[in-house]
Amino acid sequence: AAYRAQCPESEVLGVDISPETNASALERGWVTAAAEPGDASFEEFVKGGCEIVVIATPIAAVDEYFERLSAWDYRGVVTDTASTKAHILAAACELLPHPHNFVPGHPMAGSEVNGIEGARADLFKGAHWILCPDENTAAEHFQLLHEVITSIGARVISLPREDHDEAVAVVSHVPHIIASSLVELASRHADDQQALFRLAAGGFKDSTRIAAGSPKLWCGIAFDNAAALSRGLAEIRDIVGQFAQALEAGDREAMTALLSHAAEARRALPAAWVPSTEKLLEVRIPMEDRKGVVAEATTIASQAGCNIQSIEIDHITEDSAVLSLVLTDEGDVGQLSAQLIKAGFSVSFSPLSPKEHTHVE
Ligand SMILES: NC(=O)C1=CN([C@@H]2O[C@H](COP(=O)(O)OP(=O)(O)OC[C@H]3O[C@@H](n4cnc5c(N)ncnc54)[C@H](O)[C@@H]3O)[C@@H](O)[C@H]2O)C=CC1
Ligand SMILES: O=C(O)C(=O)Cc1ccc(O)cc1
Repeated sequence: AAYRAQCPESEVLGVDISPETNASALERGWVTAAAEPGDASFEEFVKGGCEIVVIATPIAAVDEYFERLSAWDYRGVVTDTASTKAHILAAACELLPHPHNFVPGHPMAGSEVNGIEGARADLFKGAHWILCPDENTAAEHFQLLHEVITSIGARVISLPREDHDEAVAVVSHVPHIIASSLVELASRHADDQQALFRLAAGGFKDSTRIAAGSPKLWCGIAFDNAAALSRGLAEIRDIVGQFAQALEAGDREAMTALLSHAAEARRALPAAWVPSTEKLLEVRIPMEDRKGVVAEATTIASQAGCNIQSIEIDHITEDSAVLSLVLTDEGDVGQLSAQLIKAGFSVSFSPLSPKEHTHVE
């Protein structure tokens, strides 16, 4: 939906096991054609110059699609939206004939509403979208995905694939279990549920919206990320224990310190990720004699909090190229520069005005 809204000329084939979902997507103009997995039109589309395959099914269905792509010797870019990466990475290595063409992805946006009814063309505006390139990821593949993701209003964050599951356990999977626990607590205390829940203020609603999500999906996510989720739950038990301890000990200072620490961290979260000026900065990084420049450089930029607006690859000669990253004015450019130099890159920075950066075909 988001991509078709931005690129109405694009051709998108939607593949779903549900004929109702396919019909609905077609009717809304969110796909230009639709197929069920066994339909011949799926194979024809993939073999007929399809540039990107996005696997956005429940994780249990992923292997089946890797097997199909393998049987069809698909050589384009493959990405996914799965909430966990351990299984999908193993499956990609085992099942795809060209596993380096798989660039794991994960939009950090979604809805508690299941199925196509939860889809919205503006869902990804202002959201972060994780990509996990590695040293085998072709710069051109990353560039293409970056272009598509930024075109729908999301911001790409590069994250080493081995760090993904631990990171999302902390910011997504533990919070989901806690949201469900909050609702469970309230439910247990409600003789007449409606009466108690009517008392719930905005705070309760803000922190529990995600608990309405699909139990099937979230049970899958929990078990796919069992080790990191268990560690996160042990840690949160400890944190809740500290609050309880402060209360039992009558220690107002400890309670205030715990609350202050969280309040400061929460207030520091920007409401929206908007650059404060229109100034752009171009970073040019030579790519010779080195694999994985795009993964390394974009990961360093993400760690420094920098936002890459666009990526270009300038082919200087047949075997030398320069990676050009255009950054908005966010993040710590000093840290970015220091880290790139520490990693052995010879980088050059130059300011750009937005006008200069207007893309010319
Ligand atoms: N719900 C959310 O907010 C987010 C979900 N994700 C991830 O995205 C993926 C999809 O999740 P949702 O869109 O929420 O699920 P969903 O349940 O809303 O949609 C999944 C769709 O896949 C279809 N489907 C199921 N099995 C299939 C198969 N074998 N072949 C083709 N289609 C099949 C279903 O009919 C349905 O239309 C999951 O891996 C999930 O972890 C990622 C970020 C956010
Ligand atoms: O609904 C929301 O706000 C979410 O946070 C949705 C979500 C669900 C699963 C993910 O892996 C990522 C995001």
